[in-house]
Amino acid sequence: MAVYTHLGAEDLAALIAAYDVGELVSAKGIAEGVSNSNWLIETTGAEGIGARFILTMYEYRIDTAQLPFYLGLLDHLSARDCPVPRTIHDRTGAACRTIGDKAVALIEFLPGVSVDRPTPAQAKAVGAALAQLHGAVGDFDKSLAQSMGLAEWRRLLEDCGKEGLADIDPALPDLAFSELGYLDAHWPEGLPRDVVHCDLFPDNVLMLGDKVSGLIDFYFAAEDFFAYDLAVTHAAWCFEDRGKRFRPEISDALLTGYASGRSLSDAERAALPILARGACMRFISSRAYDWVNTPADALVVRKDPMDFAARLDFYREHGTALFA
Ligand SMILES: Nc1ncnc2c1ncn2[C@@H]1O[C@H](COP(=O)(O)OP(=O)(O)O)[C@@H](O)[C@H]1O
Ligand SMILES: N[C@@H](CCOP(=O)(O)O)C(=O)O
Repeated sequence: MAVYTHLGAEDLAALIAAYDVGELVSAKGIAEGVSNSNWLIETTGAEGIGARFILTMYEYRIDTAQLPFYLGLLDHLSARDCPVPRTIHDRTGAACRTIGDKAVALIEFLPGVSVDRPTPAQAKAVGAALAQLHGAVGDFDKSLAQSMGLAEWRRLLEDCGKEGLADIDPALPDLAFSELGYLDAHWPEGLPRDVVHCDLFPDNVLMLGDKVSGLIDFYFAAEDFFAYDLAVTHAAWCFEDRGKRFRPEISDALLTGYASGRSLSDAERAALPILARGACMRFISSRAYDWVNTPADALVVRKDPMDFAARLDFYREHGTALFA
């Protein structure tokens, strides 16, 4: 569920009137998503801009001071033919507005659905789309430091406390802190980097058949290694049964798709095993933090950190051979 705020018809009509998109016809809350409230907006339409839009209200976790970065990144990538929705600007040229004390943005609607169990052809297309993104960010004129790196993973886990982690799973405290120690000591340096997505899970990719029609939810985008972004995508796409079963055919297809658009250097390839372990820790730490800090009866469904502990086990055992 992700409509945290009620918006009245008058608020919506007044908002839409600030844009050159026609008149408001309908607004439906979108159930998917976690961080923001989203509505599918229909209007009478306008030349060159269509009649369907996503209205996002930024609720929490997103630093609205960074909206020019996130929304500018959408515009930059879509102008370079990446399957990324552009931001609709209002009549004054502004990319976002406010309703009450909350920031909102109107985003181009892209068709497609998120797949639950990707096929190799779909994974290959996602790998190629990721490489396309990596090739298109070079001349983006804004940057944002990575705030979800190793230091933040440690902070989130320490905030949970060993007892909080043990309540999730008795093995979690030792596993998490020993892995953090390993990553601190071995994290690579000097790999090619730029602004990358950092959260390209299946629910953030819209597909029409085997074709990627939309890459969405750039709100964790930040400057980091290209190979780390590939590792996040690998960890998110190549497993089933809650991380317990690796899907080699999806891994092969994802890596082949990526290689069709961007070649990995030897150093990047050698770093993939540790970057994949880091990707697992990134989602173990944020999910554990949310698990400990979200009431069990909250509207948002908590995501299980142990799904990524299972993936971490896999990468520890097979990562070196897998990416060789
Ligand atoms: N540009 C878009 N085009 C079509 N659907 C979208 C678009 N942006 C978001 N959505 C829909 O809204 C849902 C939630 O959006 P998302 O940005 O992932 O929210 P959250 O950040 O809260 O996870 C997506 O799963 C998708 O169904
Ligand atoms: N993909 C992350 C959660 C981030 O939420 P999102 O809905 O904004 O993608 C996870 O699975 O833990």
